[in-house]
Amino acid sequence: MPSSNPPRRQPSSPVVRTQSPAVGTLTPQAVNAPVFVPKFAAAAQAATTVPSGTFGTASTEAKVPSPPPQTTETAHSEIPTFVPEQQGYSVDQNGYEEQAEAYPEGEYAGSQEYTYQPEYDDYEYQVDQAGNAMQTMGLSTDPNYYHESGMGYPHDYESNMLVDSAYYHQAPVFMRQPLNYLLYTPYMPPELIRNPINTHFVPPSAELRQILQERSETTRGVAPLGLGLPEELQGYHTLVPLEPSLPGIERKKFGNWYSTVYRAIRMSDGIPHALRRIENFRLTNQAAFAPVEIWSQIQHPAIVPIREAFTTKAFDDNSLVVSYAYYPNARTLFDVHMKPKPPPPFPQTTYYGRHHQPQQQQQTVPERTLWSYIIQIASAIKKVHERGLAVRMIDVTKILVTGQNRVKISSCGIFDILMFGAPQQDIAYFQQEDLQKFGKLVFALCTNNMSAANQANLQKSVDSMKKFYSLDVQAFALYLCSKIPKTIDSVLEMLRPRILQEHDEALMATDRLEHELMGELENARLVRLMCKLGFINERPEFARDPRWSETGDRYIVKLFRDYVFHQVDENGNPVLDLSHVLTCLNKLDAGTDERIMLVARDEQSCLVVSYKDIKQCIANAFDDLLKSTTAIQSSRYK
Ligand SMILES: Nc1ncnc2c1ncn2[C@@H]1O[C@H](COP(=O)(O)OP(=O)(O)OP(=O)(O)O)[C@@H](O)[C@H]1O
Repeated sequence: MPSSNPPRRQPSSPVVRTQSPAVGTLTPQAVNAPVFVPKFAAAAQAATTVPSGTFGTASTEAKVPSPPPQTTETAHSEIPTFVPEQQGYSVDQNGYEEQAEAYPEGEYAGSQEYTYQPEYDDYEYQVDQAGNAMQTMGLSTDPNYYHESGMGYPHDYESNMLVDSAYYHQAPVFMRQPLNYLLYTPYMPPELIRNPINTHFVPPSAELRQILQERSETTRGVAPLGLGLPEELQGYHTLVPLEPSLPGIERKKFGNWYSTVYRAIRMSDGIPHALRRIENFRLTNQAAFAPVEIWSQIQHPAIVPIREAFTTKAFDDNSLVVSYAYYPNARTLFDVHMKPKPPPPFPQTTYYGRHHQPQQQQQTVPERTLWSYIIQIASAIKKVHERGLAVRMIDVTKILVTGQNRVKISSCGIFDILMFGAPQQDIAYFQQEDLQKFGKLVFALCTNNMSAANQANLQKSVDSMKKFYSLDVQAFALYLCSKIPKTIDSVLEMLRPRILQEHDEALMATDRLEHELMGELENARLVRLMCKLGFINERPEFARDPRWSETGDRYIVKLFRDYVFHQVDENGNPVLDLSHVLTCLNKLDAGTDERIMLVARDEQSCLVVSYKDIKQCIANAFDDLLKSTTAIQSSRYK
């Protein structure tokens, strides 16, 4: 069948510059200067172009790599290929050239014709006066591209270009390359990321994934029945206690009160929150909630943000409830580092016939981690003291470990509510107390003993600390516990040499996380594509549309869906091969020139098309749908 393709613009062949630009002619010294090339390039050159003995000689003639084969053009010129199966069509590994010859034009009479659609060539390369540089770089100067893609180029783009080229015609023009939807966007190779496996704050990739997965699972967990928890609590529902309250376990007090922490979903936003309930607390004055307002304005990475506070009788008592941000699977410093671990299941192992008794290891916080905790807590204290408040919650059971080496002070603000109206010391007193508690916390973590900083234990604690920690840690903890009047600024001064390292680690963590996030971009692309396919396939309103019938141009989408999702094996059993689906969808999203054979359900006809064609077909069908939706909806899919 004669090709109905309209005459097509040929992409201009790359311009080979054999001369340097007019400006900046080479001096004789420059000409004779040796050329230093990266190792891999030298190796490649040696293998191909550079004869032995010519290493280091500069050439004034630029070597331009030969342009890649114009596969796009070839693919398009052969698109109208309907191959009846009876003709013995077979796909060979070398492509489709022979196959096209084996079925000369005219033989396909009776088959549907797949017409070439000129709009497939959205991003052709053009040359303009200022465009040599762009064109050799393979950049598009098509203003439509920029307008349509909404990349923020002004509408008078062309006139700007003229102005630019008039004034800056010598300067290179860098423009945005049309996004070609490559299969995967190449990003930083692991060898260029310092320690891609494990950074101070971010665990290795696989572990990170696992951790996030577990957090998600925890967030969705529900409490066992029969706990007698209220179904609804002042706008929160689905309460789950975060600590076991088993009979026989002694309950600890929060100040003078018993308290329990629950996870609950906030109705208004569906977000899980951590609710700390103070049991049997009768609050009489609404003004007691005033500190919550101030605390809710404090934003710091080492402080659990407070949301709101209220009282309730839903637990059959008078309870005060304070709502905080929830961190799934967070554990207290005590639980992570100090809680006695159960003995290993097989304490005795046999090596080569000898019994081996594993040594009981002292659970100590590594010094690097300890400094990290210290710096984060000190920074949080600084933030709070600056606001004229005191933390009052510096305790191993109230500081949460929310991620690798990340801590957050929880339960802030509660004491301000509980103590409202009671005769109290001034805030400077409590700020001094914060620093002393901070010192006690360091002692407790270093010695695994909650009362290590008590006067009676202090000398013993210092001795035990010496075994595992540097003198700096010891001096720091002793300074905090001393009676010398101090401020958080003087404490930070002691930490100054270590803060830089912490800062660098934090930036490294951001780089790592960005790197991890980059990998997830691909998922978003595929989900979007699947949504598009879902929107357009099997729509009742298309049922009578001739374009979706076997003679219509949209038929291709139907067949492609079958090709991706409805494959069967030789016995007719469904093939549920996820990698096949992902490969196909990635190629579709990339719009590659690779061609596939789509077979009709009755196996009476088949169609050879490239992913690029299918992509365009889907885009057109989706655009048709969009036209009939509201403008707001449409903008979401642009
Ligand atoms: N904001 C929060 N997000 C996630 N979990 C939290 C949050 N606040 C507390 N938790 C968890 O709730 C549990 C109970 O907290 P609580 O402060 O009562 O600790 P605790 O170890 O039981 O202390 P205490 O011994 O004083 O009762 C802890 O396991 C803690 O990890």
